[in-house]
Amino acid sequence: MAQVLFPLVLHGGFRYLRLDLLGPVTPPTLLQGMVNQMVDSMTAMLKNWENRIEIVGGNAEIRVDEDLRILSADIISKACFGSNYSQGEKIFLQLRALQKVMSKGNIGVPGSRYLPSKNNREIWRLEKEIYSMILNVVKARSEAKSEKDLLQMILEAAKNCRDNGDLPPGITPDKFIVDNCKNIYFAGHETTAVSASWCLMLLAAYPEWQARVRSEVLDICGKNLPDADMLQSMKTLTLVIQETLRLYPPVAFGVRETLEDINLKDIHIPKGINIQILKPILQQHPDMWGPDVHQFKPERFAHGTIAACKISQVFMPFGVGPRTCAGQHFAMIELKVILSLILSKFSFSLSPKYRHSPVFRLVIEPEQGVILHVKRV
Ligand code: HEM
Repeated sequence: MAQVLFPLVLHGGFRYLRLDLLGPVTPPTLLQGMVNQMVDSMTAMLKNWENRIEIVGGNAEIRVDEDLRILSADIISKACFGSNYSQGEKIFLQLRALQKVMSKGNIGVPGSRYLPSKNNREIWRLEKEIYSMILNVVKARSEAKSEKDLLQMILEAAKNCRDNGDLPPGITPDKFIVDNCKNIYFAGHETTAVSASWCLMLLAAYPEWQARVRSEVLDICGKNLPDADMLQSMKTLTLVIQETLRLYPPVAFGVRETLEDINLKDIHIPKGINIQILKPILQQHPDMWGPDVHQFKPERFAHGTIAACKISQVFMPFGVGPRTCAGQHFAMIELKVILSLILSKFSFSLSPKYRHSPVFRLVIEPEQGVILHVKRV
């Protein structure tokens, strides 16, 4: 499999330059600032759950996936736009509308996206509006003191690329900025929300793991809110997230285009073909993971991915190669903040109304939601 993956590169010309969002070299103050913002975003949802539990005096029935989607949009808007967050939220609302119109679109019919159909006209209108909304925030930003948020990182990258002549032909710094903002929203919103939903579903189904992770969180945080160092030490929680991403990889396909003719065993693949790598098959293949492949066993990751499966590249929730997910550190931190805060305050089980219904849309999501019975610990 390693030989198969490496000659291929990412298809998708719109992602011309890479910008890592929170990584091992992120300054600790920026990282801590983001963690504080994420914790802050959680307040409204946690309060709402507490109120609902109080009203029923015990177990509240909560459809958690909907709340997590709202939460994740809030987190990504704040992280991206900082104090321009309220304009950011409006931009993301328009991006969501754009995503909806685009998903109705003309997939597979060459050239049809240029026809002035009703759908295309709506797409063009939204794109124009989003473009100028983002640039208005950027303009306001350049007149104010610079902040450390993702937008600032994008602005600095755009400036460096322009100064070093690294922007591809025809790409202006403005377009670079707008496209990166769009990328962050599309790539980082549903993916994290749906991962948190599947994690909660699995922890509800496996109460012994729920108890283990809760006890880890309480040992590490005590009565304090989680900070960046504490999140780093939550090893059991990391195993649970990895196992969830193995069983329910939000991004189901890895797509690569062949740059030259290649032979995969006896299959000849000409240059310029898109290859879709189906992650649920690779991540649940008994030859790779063993006969317990379909079971939820976070301990399989206890000694790292290399020990968990025969060829470690088959575990690819965040992709593989030079264009892996630029937000994977951000996503792991966000998931840990969300799950550690929920676990420290609530215990939960699956509601009898829960219907297991994974469905492939843009991400692998629970079609009929994740409905839990939630009570205070
Ligand atoms: C659990 C959550 C997430 C999952 C499973 C996920 C998964 C992925 C995958 C599979 C790719 C394509 C990689 C490839 O083709 O090899 C990707 C790309 C990307 N992701 Fe994520 N992602 C997540 C969260 C996020 C977040 C929170 C952000 C932003 C804050 C983000 C930003 C990006 C960007 C910018 C790219 C494009 C990278 C490039 O082309 O160089 N992702 N993600």
